[in-house]
Amino acid sequence: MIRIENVSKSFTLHNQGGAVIPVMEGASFTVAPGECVALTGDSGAGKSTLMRMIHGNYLAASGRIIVGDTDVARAEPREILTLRRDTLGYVSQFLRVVPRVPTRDVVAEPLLAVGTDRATAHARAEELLTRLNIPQTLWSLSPTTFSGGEQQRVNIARGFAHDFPAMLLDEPTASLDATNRETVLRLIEEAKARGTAIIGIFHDADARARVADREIDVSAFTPARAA
Ligand SMILES: Nc1ncnc2c1ncn2[C@@H]1O[C@H](COP(=O)(O)OP(=O)(O)OP(=O)(O)O)[C@@H](O)[C@H]1O
Repeated sequence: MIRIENVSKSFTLHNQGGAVIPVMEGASFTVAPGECVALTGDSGAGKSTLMRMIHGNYLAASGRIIVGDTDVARAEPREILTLRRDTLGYVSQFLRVVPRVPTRDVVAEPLLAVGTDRATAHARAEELLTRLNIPQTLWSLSPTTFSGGEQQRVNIARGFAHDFPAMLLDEPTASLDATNRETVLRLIEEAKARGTAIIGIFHDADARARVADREIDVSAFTPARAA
C-alpha cells in the first residue's frame, strides 16, 4: 500500500549562505495493508521529515513514494489533495481549528468530503466523540476554546472518521490519560483489522510494542556526516 524507494532529502538553508544539509539517503521500505510500521531513531534522525515527505508537505530530492497508485514525490498539488481526501489520512499532534465550525462538523468533515451522506457522517462523528470522552454538551461548540487534551481528542476523532486505506500517525497517544490512550490504541487496531496500512511515530514504547508490527530505524537512512 505504501512503498518508499531510495528516497533522499536535503535542506537548503537560504538564510545561512545557501548551505545544503543532507538529512536522508536511500530510504526504502514498504507497508502492507493491515500493517503498522513504527519509525524510530534518535531525535533529529529524520522521522518527521520522512512523514512530511509521505504526506507531500516536503518534496523528496529523489526516489519514489508510492501511496496507493500515486507517486507523492512526483504528484501535482491537485493529485496530493485528492490522495489526502480519499486515501491517506494524517493524525498530526495538534488540531488545526477553523473558527466557528462546531466540533461535530469538524469530525464529520472528512466523511462529507468523500461523499458520505450527512446523517451517516454525523452518526460516525458522534460515535467517535463518545468513545473519546468528549461530552455531548461540547459537540455543537467550536473546539477553538477547548483544552489542549480535548482538542487532541477531537483531532483523533477527525483523523479516524473516514476509513483511509493508509494513515500517518504522529504521536497519537502523547499526553492522553490511560482511558483515552486505550481508546486510541483500539482505534489503531480496528483500522489495521480493516486493512489500513499505517506509519507512525510513537515515543510511548508500550503503545509502539502493542500496535506496531515492525520498527524502521530511520538513522539507517541518515547520510554519513562529513568529518
Ligand atoms: N525545515 C527544515 N529546514 C532545515 N532543516 C530541517 C528542517 N526540518 C528538519 N530539518 C533537519 O532535518 C533533520 C531531521 O529532523 P526531523 O525533525 O525529521 O527529526 P526527528 O527524527 O523527527 O526528530 P524528533 O524525534 O526530535 O522529532 C534534523 O537535523 C533537522 O534539523
